[in-house]
Amino acid sequence: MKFSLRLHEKVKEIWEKTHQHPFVIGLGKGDLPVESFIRYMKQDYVFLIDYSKLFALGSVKARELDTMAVFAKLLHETLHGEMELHRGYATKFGITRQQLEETKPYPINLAYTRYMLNVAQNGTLEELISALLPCMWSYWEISKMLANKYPTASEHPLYGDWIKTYSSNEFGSLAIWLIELLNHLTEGKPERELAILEEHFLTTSRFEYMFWDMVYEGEDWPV
Ligand SMILES: Cc1ncc(CN)c(N)n1
Repeated sequence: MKFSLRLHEKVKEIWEKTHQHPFVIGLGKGDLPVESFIRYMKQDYVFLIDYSKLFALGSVKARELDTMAVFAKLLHETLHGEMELHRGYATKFGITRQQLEETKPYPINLAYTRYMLNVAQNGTLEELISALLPCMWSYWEISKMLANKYPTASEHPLYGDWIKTYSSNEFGSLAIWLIELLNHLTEGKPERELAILEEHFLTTSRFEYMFWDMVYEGEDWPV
């Protein structure tokens, strides 16, 4: 069995629960309160600043030039494509770029990025990919699910761009590239190494769910 199938099987229930999360459903139905979306967009912007560094570290750890180049592309796409989506939303809401960048991460946001950066800095390339893969893969699945379940969701004046960006073939092809790279790198690896990768994938899938909850509930620092 391909390793990515094993990973998907492991987190199936968490991802299904994520698909039912009221924030996610609100994006699809178009009735998510705007304040929740603004909170998400600001938290996600600072998340993406740290997240993009994972791709830079992927380039450093890559063993092939072609792999280095795709990590560089992922870094570029995150900084100039995905984050531009957020900057566009911020402009609509009258939030300046400086205000966006100065957003203080909520505890779960901070814990999530610190976990991934720690793995990326101290672990192998396979560990780095396993830790960041739920971000790309789950967003692609969520947005495709929403586009199928709510056929007019992509046309929503506010949330349509979010759904179109993450369900696009361009975004999907980068997720597939990462999945295939991990499948290739894990061929023939011993079980004790695969178990570590599976644990990273499980942990960041849990963080993904908690991130939706965090922005829905507004879980800021308690003191
Ligand atoms: C929290 C989170 N996870 C994943 C993604 C998709 N790159 C994102 N923008 N934000």
